[in-house]
Amino acid sequence: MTPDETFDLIVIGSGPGGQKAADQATKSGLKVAIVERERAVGGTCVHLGTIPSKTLREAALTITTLKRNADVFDFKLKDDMEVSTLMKRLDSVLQSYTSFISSHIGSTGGKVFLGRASFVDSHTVLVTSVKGTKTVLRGENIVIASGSRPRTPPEIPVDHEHILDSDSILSMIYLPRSLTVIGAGVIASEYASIFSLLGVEVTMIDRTPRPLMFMEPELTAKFLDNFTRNGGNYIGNVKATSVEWNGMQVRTVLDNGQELLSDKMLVAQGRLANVEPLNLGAIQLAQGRNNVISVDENYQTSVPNIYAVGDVIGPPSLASVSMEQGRRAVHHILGKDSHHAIELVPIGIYSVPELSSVGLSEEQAREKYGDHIIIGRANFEEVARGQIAGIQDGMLKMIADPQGKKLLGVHIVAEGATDLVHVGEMAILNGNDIDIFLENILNFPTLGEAYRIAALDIAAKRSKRHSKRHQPRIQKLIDEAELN
Ligand SMILES: Cc1cc2nc3c(=O)[nH]c(=O)nc-3n(C[C@H](O)[C@H](O)[C@H](O)COP(=O)(O)OP(=O)(O)OC[C@H]3O[C@@H](n4cnc5c(N)ncnc54)[C@H](O)[C@@H]3O)c2cc1C
Ligand SMILES: NC(=O)c1ccc[n+]([C@@H]2O[C@H](COP(=O)([O-])OP(=O)(O)OC[C@H]3O[C@@H](n4cnc5c(N)ncnc54)[C@H](O)[C@@H]3O)[C@@H](O)[C@H]2O)c1
Repeated sequence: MTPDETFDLIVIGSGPGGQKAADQATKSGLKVAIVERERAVGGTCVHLGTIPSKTLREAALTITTLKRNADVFDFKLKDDMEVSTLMKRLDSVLQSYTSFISSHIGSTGGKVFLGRASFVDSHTVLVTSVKGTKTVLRGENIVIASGSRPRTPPEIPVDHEHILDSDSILSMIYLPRSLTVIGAGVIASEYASIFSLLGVEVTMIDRTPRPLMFMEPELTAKFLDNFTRNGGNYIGNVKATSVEWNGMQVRTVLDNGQELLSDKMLVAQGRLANVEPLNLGAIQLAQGRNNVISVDENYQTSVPNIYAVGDVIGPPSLASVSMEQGRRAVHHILGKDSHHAIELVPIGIYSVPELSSVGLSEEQAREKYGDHIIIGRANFEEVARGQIAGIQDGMLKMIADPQGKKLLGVHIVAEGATDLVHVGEMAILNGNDIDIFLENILNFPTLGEAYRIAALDIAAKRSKRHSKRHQPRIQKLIDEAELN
């Protein structure tokens, strides 16, 4: 096939992975084409995932603050609340985000082709627009960043009207009175807690005993307490045996015989890589479990001039990680060293309250360092800023090695956790001792003070364990904390 245009790099998909790959390449002087099958650039992150869900979350939190201060504001939520009213800010957020991305791509010299990409051979991509127009592009190198979509289990008849997935949940016109959420992973827990905060009667079910199984149990226990306090209900260790819209409600039968009736259902049982339309058979690209594209540490596929990044290569399936993978793939194409492997990936879950983790979990730390690791905790009731902000049940858990020195992991549950975790991330990356939080000044009042309190807890435990007094300044802090 004769190409219509030739590029140094073709990027398939304009989500976080594709954008950053294109950005890095144009900055380095490459001629870049970006192919996107939707009407606008941005990907799942902007249109169906991160940005919309966080916008609804922000609205839910604002409403909660107003409700809590109802005597001041004389506030009551409307009975037939339209979801679009709650999402009012979304249009403007999306518009400014999308136009920023488009103008950025344009200003850096990238050329956007709207249409579906499929491989003809390892250097040739056919782009088919919605109207059927075909354009043939040739690329020296190609980055696949085609993302993922919700997995629809065959036994659940997702109709996007009553039984919805994360792509369609925000197209509901009215807030339902009740919602069954199938799955208790990241998407499920975020939406379940947001909707229950908005007054929807939410039941979340999963085959696992607790939600968010990969997070610290202490964090998820606090998440569950909060969810239940807001009226949510969690049923663990179950599977749905049948789901149907009975004309009035969604009827779910569980394998323990329980029957659930709700106005709507959200199905969030994982995601699948977007690979089918790419015609990968034409280039014999190696694929792994669940069809994800297999790559090496440089994001290079089994075909040397083709790279893949983001959700299409499988977990952790995060916007944050996809962006970094996009940059690194292009670095490799350019023959630049990426300096070091991605060592640490923070996890931020925007449920209510937020959960965030970085580094080793308690279980992983015990496996690696034995049972004598030292754990420090700070409850946000002890933190002045936590009290001021009315943060209930917040906690920061810090894990140190058996000497009580090396910081191994930080786990936080509280509003603001997803930002706060970065302090711990930097300390771990720099190989800092936990004493760094004791020997330096932190702003007051801030939630960051929780680091100091947890570090103090570790310092006190290690001084007991080693029956040894610390250097005077730290010992004074420990003694003062114990007196309190
Ligand atoms: C509800 C929800 C909330 C989330 N919240 C967060 C969060 O808070 N933080 C976080 O880090 N991550 C979050 N994520 C995950 C995050 O959205 C993804 O990890 C990220 O979008 C993946 O980026 P990507 O570039 O790999 O793919 P995507 O963003 O999925 O973009 C892929 C793009 O490729 C296009 N495409 C696919 N096939 C073709 C083709 N053949 N031709 C042309 N174009 C094609 C698609 O239309 C799409 O625009 C969330 C996801 C969801 C669903
Ligand atoms: N804040 C964030 O970073 C964020 C937010 C949303 C999504 N994401 C990304 O999107 C990806 C997908 O999220 P997700 O929530 O769809 O997937 P997930 O893998 O996090 O959760 C899927 C859940 O479904 C459950 N499940 C699967 N089959 C089941 C069955 N038959 N019966 C009952 N339960 C069943 C699993 O036990 C699991 O708890 C995640 O990997 C995540 O990285 C990230």
